Amino acid sequence: MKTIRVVAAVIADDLDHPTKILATERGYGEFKGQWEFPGGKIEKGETPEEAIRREIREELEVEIEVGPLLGTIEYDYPNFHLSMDTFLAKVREGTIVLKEAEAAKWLTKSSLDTVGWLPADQTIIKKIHEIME
Ligand SMILES: Nc1nc2c([nH]c(=O)n2[C@H]2C[C@H](O)[C@@H](COP(=O)(O)OP(=O)(O)OP(=O)(O)O)O2)c(=O)[nH]1
Repeated sequence: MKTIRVVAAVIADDLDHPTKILATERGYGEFKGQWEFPGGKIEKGETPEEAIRREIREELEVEIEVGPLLGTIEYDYPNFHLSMDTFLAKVREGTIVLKEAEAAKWLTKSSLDTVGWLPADQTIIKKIHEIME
């Protein structure tokens, strides 16, 4: 099975004391209507950090400060294996504009489970729950 290398950002209000994080709703394709962390595929020659900065610039029109790696999700979809580096991040410059997402929500620790996450993301939600205040 082919492996797709993806990066995603868990954009929080604060890197040391996160109380809310940003979730976005897919506006197109086979996962339309499901919720995820903004990001996308790593391109040739890019480091994961470079890829996540570029993806967030493209999708949300902001510059981010990239924080710690929360984990690398490994998940088997029917047609491919997903390997996704998930970074905690914070907006450093700019105002969020949804260039691709259908919608976005800031979720708190207690509302983390109120959106329909993509199947692969379930595994990291528990970890995010642990680090949120
Ligand atoms: N961005 C993102 N992708 C995720 C998450 N969870 C998850 O299973 N995925 C999957 C869905 C897609 O198959 C893949 C990401 O690919 P993508 O289509 O967003 O990548 P891209 O922006 O480079 O898009 P494209 O140019 O190929 O359309 O990872 C997540 O939380 N965020």
